[in-house]
Parts: sequence; structure tokens; C-alpha cells
Amino acid sequence: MTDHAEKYVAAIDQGTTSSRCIIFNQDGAIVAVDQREHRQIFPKPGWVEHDATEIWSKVQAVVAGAIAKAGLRADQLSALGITNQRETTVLWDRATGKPVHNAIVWQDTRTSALCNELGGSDGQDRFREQTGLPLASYFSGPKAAWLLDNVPGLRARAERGEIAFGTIDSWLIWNLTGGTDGGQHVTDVTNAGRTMLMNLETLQWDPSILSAMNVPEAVLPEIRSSSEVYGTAVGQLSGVPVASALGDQQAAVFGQACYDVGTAKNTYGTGSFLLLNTGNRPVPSKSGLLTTMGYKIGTEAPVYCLEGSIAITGALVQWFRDQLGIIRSADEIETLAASVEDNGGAYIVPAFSGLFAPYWRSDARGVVTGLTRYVTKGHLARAVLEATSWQTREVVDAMYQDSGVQITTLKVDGGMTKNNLLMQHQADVLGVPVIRPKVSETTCLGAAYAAGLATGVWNDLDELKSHWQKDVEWTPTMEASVRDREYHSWRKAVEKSFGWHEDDVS
Ligand SMILES: Nc1ncnc2c1ncn2[C@@H]1O[C@H](COP(=O)(O)OP(=O)(O)O)[C@@H](O)[C@H]1O
Ligand SMILES: O=P(O)(O)OC[C@H](O)CO
Repeated sequence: MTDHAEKYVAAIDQGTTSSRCIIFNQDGAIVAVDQREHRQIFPKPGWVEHDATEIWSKVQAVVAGAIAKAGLRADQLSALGITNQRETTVLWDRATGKPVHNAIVWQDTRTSALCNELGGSDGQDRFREQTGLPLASYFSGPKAAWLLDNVPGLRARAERGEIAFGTIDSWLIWNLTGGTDGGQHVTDVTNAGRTMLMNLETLQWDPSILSAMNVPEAVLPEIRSSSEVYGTAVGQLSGVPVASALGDQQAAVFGQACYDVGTAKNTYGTGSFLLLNTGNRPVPSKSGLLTTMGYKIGTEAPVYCLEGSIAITGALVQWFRDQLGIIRSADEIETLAASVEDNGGAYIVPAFSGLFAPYWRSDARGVVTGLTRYVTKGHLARAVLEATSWQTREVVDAMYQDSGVQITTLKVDGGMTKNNLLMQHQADVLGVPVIRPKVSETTCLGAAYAAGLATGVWNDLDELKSHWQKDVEWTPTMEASVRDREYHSWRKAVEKSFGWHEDDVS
């Protein structure tokens, strides 16, 4: 029986492939989980869309599912937190509540040419000082500009104030708090910071960038902190305060209790995202990382991070399974990889839509290199997994160059961390221990923590930190000479991926 005297917090994690709702108790332990996938829409090569209406109905379904599994009523929830896939862009009609087009997903590359044009003689660095980001198709601002220019009549309607822009957090909060009937049009600093339209110092929309990208201010939500009550839910969650919003990678920072400067986490999902807490000042990157928001609790000073975003890690395992059919389930890759001693000399660079950090090369495409007749599917399985750990090593090196912080342990989470062979290889190539916590659903946990802090379920960060418990630790065993030799080979493989997609060579 559930103890109904306890306080509960629900979190919605609206991710790239699925939405889930998790209910946590006051110890930060999971009480119930529900999850549903949504359609991936690929209208053209390089284009990726989601139906925002479908996402909203899947979110409502998982909320209902989690409440039912927990055996709770909505009025027993102290707060609701939101975390979400970042950068994915929705524009909707304020009067009807309907999206004007499918959402353009973060992985979508349709704005590459627009980004090249916007960069002009400054190239990728044009808005880096204000936003911490290189000009790349990854971010929301150019996606919004593309929609305003390509959906007939939309720009005029947007200028008249009839259209709302949002990342997925805004779309969900607006719907949760009433939609056309008084829904709150807000976002938080971590999500706003991924639009390329927010100034990292002022935490407000930057007028010079809005004008350069031709995005009217009338479409934009209000930027708020990551932990405060934005409004009260209506419908099935009637009366529950909607009290946090964080991009999913920042939520994982929060859920992993990376509250001290110099602490870092890496989340291994479709892609991987390594964030290092750099404290209350943004640290500029010269090594291909993003300077990004970590979190902002109410009126407290904001916390910034350096981020290494890797577009394809778990998605390479999916490709190996679905496109090549070499394995039937993601779990099988570990058995296959363990059937051989090493990669047999093979390396796979999964530059399927160019390479993100630390290269930001939209002209790169995937390569398999080092092939000889000796190479078997077991070696390729190893190469698939090693692509994740080597890409992470490159990001960790860039972190050191930019911040001087040498990571001494890496906290990890996400779907790929159940793969022991991969996590051991990760510890080996970094030369530091890799640690997974007992609650590995750190994304939802972070959103729940931020919502619970805003509503008095938890008092402070020290209390949250005390919940964190180690589950597994992998310690490095690889000899340094082997590591250095293999890293050299990996970097040669990466160079071979450059310059393939000639339209994108700027
Ligand atoms: N045992 C495994 N070994 C390696 N990769 C795995 C394994 N199980 C799942 N994955 C990968 O993890 C990813 C799913 O992780 P998840 O954290 O749910 O991702 P997301 O939140 O991005 O959808 C998939 O890309 C899948 O290929
Ligand atoms: O939904 P995920 O876990 O694939 O995360 C996507 C990232 O937020 C993209 O920036």
C-alpha cells in the first residue's frame, strides 16, 4: 500500500523518442513510471519532425498511467516538473491552440544553408559571444525563422501577435495550464538558452539577434527561472502547481546532484551530452564546446555549464540493429562485442548528420575504416560501442582545454549505461572511474527536485545531494600506451569523415 501521508512529486520527461512520467517520493525514490513513444517523421533526407499534438496527447496518457500505477489521486501530488528534448521548435496559433506545422526536431539539418548565410564573414562565431553557441542547424532560432518564411502567411500573423513560439517545455506548460483558456506562455533559462536568441548575461531575448534572424519578439515566451511556480494545472492534474522546467540534459545535471563547480555528468541516450558545472559565470569555449545554462533556482544566481553535445551514440546501436540487422535487440550488442578481444582494427565514426562537439562539421558523414578480411561482426560491434567512448574522450579533453578542470570521476546515466563493456571501455579511455547512481532516471529526478524545491517538498541542495547513492563504479584498467595508440587511430578515423557532404563545406 502506498503511504498517502507522504509527499509526492511528478515529473514529465518529453524526450526525442518517447515521453515518460515518473512519480517520486520524498526520498527521491521512484514510485511509478509510465512511458509512450511517438512518431518520428522524416519528410526528406536530414529532416526530422514530430507532431506536437501527438506529443501532447502522449504526455497526457503517461501522466494518467503513472498516477494510476502509483495508486494516487492528482490532489496528492505536491508539484509537477517538466523536462524535455531541447531545441525542438513548435509554433502554434494562440486562438485555436493548434500547431501551424510539425515541430522541427533538434536533429533536423534543413537550416544548415540558412546558418551559413547568417554567419557571413564571422561564420559559426557570429552569435557565440552573446549566446555561447556556434551557429548550427541544431538550435531553435533558425528553425523558427525557417517556419516563419516557409509556412504561407505565417510571418504576418506572427507580427500581429497571433502566433506563439515554444520549445517543448513551453508547449507543454501552455497546454497544462489551460491552453487557449489562459495557458501560461513561459520557458526557463535552460531551454531559452538553446534557442540562440537568449543573451547569456541578461537572461533575456537579445534584440540584436532577433533582428538578425528576423524573429518577431511577439512570438516569444517569457523567460523564467528553472524552479518556480509558473501556474496551476487544469484537467486531470487540476490544482497541481507546475513548478519546474529544465532542458533534459540540464535536468540530469540537477538529478545527478552536480551542484559543485567542477562536477560533471554524461547522459548516454540517442546522443550523449556531457555537462560540467562551471559556477555562476559563463566560461567561453575555444575548443568546440557550448557555453550553456546549468539551472537557475528562483531568484538565486544562475549556474552555467560547459557542454559537449554528441549527436549520435545510442542511435548508432539502433542503426546497427535496425538498418544492418546484425543484432535483434540493443542488449545483444554487448554479447556480440564480448565475443572478441578488441575492435580488430576497425573504427566507426557516426557522423550521420555531420559531427557536433568538438568539431561542428556539417560536411562530415559516417565512415567505417580500418577494414581487413580479419574483421568480423564482433569487431564491428566493438567499434560501434567504442565510438561512444572515444567521442566522449574528445569532449572531456576539450573541457580540460577550456576550463582547466580535469574530471576525476564521471557520473553517468541514460539507456546505454546498462552496457558494462561500454562503461568499462569508457573508464579505460578516460583513465578515471565512471559511476552510475542508484536512481539512473536522473532527468525526471532533476525536474522533480526543481519542482519540489519551489513548493517546499525539499529544503535545499544539501538535502537533495544526500539522496544521491552510488550503484556501480567502473575503474580504468587499460594500459596508457594502448589507450594512446587507439586514440590516435580514432582521431585518424574522424579526419576521414570530414568534407564528404560537399554542399556543406563552407
Ligand atoms: N544494452 C545496450 N547497449 C548499448 N546501447 C543501448 C543498450 N540499451 C539501449 N541502448 C541505447 O540507448 C538508447 C536509449 O536510451 P534512452 O536513455 O532511453 O535514450 P533517449 O532518452 O535519448 O530516448 C538507444 O539509442 C539504444 O540504442
Ligand atoms: O531526448 P534526448 O534524451 O535524445 O535529448 C535530446 C537533447 O536534449 C538534444 O539537445
